[in-house]
Amino acid sequence: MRTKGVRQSQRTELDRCFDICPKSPSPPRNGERIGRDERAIVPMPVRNIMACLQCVAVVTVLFFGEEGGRSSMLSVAAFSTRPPVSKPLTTRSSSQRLHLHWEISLPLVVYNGNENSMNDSNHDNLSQHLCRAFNEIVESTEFFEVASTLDENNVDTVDNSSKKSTVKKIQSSHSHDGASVGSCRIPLFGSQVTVQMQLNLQSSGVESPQQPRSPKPTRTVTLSIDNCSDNTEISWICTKFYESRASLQGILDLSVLHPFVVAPPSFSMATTTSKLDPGVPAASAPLAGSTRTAAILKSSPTEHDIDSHQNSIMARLQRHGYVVVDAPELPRTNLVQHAALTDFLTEKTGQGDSIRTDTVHYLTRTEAAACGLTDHFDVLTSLASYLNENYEIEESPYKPLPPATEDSPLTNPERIQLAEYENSGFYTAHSDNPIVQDSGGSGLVRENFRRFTAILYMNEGWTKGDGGAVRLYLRSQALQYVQEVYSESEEPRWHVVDVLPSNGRLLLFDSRLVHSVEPVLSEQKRRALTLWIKRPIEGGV
Ligand SMILES: O=C(O)CCC(=O)C(=O)O
Ligand SMILES: [Fe+2]
Repeated sequence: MRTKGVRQSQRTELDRCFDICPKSPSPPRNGERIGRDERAIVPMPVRNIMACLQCVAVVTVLFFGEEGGRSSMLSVAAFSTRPPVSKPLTTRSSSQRLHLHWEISLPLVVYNGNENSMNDSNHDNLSQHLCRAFNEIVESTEFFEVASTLDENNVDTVDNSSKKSTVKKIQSSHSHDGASVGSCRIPLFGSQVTVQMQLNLQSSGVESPQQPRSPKPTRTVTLSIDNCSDNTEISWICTKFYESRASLQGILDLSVLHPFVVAPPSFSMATTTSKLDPGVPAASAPLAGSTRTAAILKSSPTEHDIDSHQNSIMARLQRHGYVVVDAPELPRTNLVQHAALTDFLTEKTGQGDSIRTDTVHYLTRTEAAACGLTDHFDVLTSLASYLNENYEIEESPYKPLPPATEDSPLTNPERIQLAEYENSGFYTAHSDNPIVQDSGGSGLVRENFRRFTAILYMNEGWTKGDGGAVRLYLRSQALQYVQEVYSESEEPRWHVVDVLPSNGRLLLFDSRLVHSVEPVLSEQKRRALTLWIKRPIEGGV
């Protein structure tokens, strides 16, 4: 059976960027070190978000086996403006993963015209300030996770995804006289992705009769990101730091991160709102993508970025089994809409308060429209057609399921679930499409036809302290007894990611993935709209 809309050997925009390039003909600017193996990086066109890597940041691309054990450095990849000068890297098996090292120097805010005049005790102060600010950023950014204790120059990362704990040492390029002031992990992009901030003391070069050594060493701060697999992940992390720059105010100037920050999408709503999908009936999910949803998922300022953004969203969904989309164009819910919904929330689910405590209602499009939520409904129901066209089957650690085939494209049910959790509310770990005994008792089957779960959250100003995160247990698709995720063992077996139910956030995940709603700590009610995208055509929710 041929898979519909599935491009078998598409070469991604990212692949095109990472063409192997031999040593640059011209030396690196200002004699700066570029990459760990000192080979050069050729800049991309300015329109590319990573264009200014050549100025301040360094990138090294390493290829590791998925296990990380056979870590052989095969090449340094280049962002190239020129036609590839040697064979491009077009194929990457799923057992290979790009491990990017990226670092940038962050300028210290200068006082009295000369930050060097600070004495040694100020240096300790600075280190403490940086430490505190870094922790504040990690604490306030839900996707950042405190790394295990650091020694001065190494970051220990513990991989929870397997029983065996692995410790990876990341050698800092300033290890001789730098001290880490903070480190965190970004489980969103994989258990090995780390960010480190380091305060370095550097003497001002070699002493010579013409240039006597300055009595005071220069302080520099570097931010380094390790083990990302593409430049959009790096940009995303930079964006999160940039958004938290208030924590570093007066200490570091984060404006140097600005060129790497993911710009808000700039497509024109005028050209897209008029083409809104009129809702997708279950029996006829169109194979042509919805213009609006496609625009949201692809949104980015330039053609190049549209491609890589799209790839990264679909690639993340494939690679991790889930993706979070925080596009400003996604509809948020206001108080008037919330008030209109309240009347609908009368039903319990019948699953019992020990499993879930939410109140639900399954909204039709007409009901959604009556509450001013047509946009919400249409964004969710447009996803099926986008996935039909853009989700690609790729080898993955768990058995892949085609999302759509010619015979059975992804479809939508007629209704979407509105769910409300009050303070203390929760939903224990479950799969939306669990493995069950088939009716004849002769084997194991999936309970239903849910393929992807799409959730649009509706909660303004929600923070970590409000609880109620949806907890995703990564790579749990094949788990038969979902409660096993709670079983205690010395090493946590599952790598988990918590996603906050923030207003306007879209979460899309493989319905087989085990997940839970963690207890709500807020007095504010936690609401969400959930759609189960199905394969094949199926009635009901
Ligand atoms: O609201 C959420 O974040 C998840 C809800 C859920 O898992 C469900 O209703 O099946
Ligand atoms: Fe669920």
